[in-house]
Amino acid sequence: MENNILELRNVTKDYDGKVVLKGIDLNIKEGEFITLLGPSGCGKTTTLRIVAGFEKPNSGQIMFEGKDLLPIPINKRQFNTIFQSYALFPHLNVFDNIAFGLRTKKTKKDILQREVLKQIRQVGLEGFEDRNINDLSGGQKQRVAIARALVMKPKVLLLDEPLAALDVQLRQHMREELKRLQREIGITFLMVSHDQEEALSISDRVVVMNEGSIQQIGTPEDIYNEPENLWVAKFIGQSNIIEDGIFIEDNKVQIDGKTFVCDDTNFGENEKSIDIVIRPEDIEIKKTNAGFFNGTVMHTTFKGVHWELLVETTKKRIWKIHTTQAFKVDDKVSIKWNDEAIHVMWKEVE
Ligand SMILES: Nc1ncnc2c1ncn2[C@@H]1O[C@H](COP(=O)(O)OP(=O)(O)OP(=O)(O)O)[C@@H](O)[C@H]1O
Repeated sequence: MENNILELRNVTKDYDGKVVLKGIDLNIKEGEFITLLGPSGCGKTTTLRIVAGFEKPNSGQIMFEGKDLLPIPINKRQFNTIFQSYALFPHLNVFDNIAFGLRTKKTKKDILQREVLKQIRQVGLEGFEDRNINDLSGGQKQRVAIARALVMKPKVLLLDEPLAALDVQLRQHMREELKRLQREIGITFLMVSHDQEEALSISDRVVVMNEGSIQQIGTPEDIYNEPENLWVAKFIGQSNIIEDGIFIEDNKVQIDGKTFVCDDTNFGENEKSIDIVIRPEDIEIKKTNAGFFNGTVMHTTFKGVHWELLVETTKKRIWKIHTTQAFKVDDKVSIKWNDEAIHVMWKEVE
């Protein structure tokens, strides 16, 4: 995964004067599974469609294997796209759907037969060759769509919310399948998703987008553990955001009059223009007086694997905490965290 297969440089797009991409810079490595993640309307599908060739950017450059991609027509780009709706041909059976692209390329019959059957095996659809598309489950249709794209041996597979039409359980299963397939065949996957759990569990790197701009690019762990700004911290997972903390000096912050050690540096001295983020699962609950702040449990919600508590401490600060221990409303507790649980970031300028 060394070479960049795709490079987007300052790509912009507007529709009728409305700016939807504000200058996207993104390098995608060969063999990487990368996901564009963001809320509805942030421009992720537009980015994918520009790479695919369905849309033209207003300005910017895209390089594919070091060469200018934009003059190359869609059918000459070595990409295939899987759409949310799969866009399968309802009048063709499974085999003929998968064979369609090879037939249009006038592939020899024996090669076509071999390649289609290989893909059918790869996605686990043996025995379904003659099945009508309308007689398949959602997950099976999804597999046909993947096989139909992979049989063309694309260098990059573009996936637009490929799992969104599936129910929750099947989606989780297909997520693992997709990841396995990508590892096995080793081609570059560029996916669009608005589902953070999906993006974080499947991708090598995640590109977090908001309002036409990239907010952060990183591994799922980076994005989750080291959000670069408050927007990312709020969008990914859940957070306690301390807006009135002070960055005293390198590795020292103050919250509600107490000083805490942290990993962060380079935010100046006695700086108040910062926010401190602490994730709910990074807070431990201790007996009264055994933690940093004493408090009272105000609210509990059972979330299946953990409990979510709201604990009020001194100065009426409310903390959201995830714990596997059960507590009752009005329980007296104390809260604590490790140094690395503290994440400092600059306040966003309006
Ligand atoms: N063909 C078009 N004409 C005009 N506006 C468009 C067109 N396509 C997209 N847009 C607008 O561009 C913005 C970005 O759309 P885009 O589909 O890229 O967002 P998205 O992040 O993929 O959202 P979603 O998850 O809802 O698909 C939206 O405000 C959308 O309304």
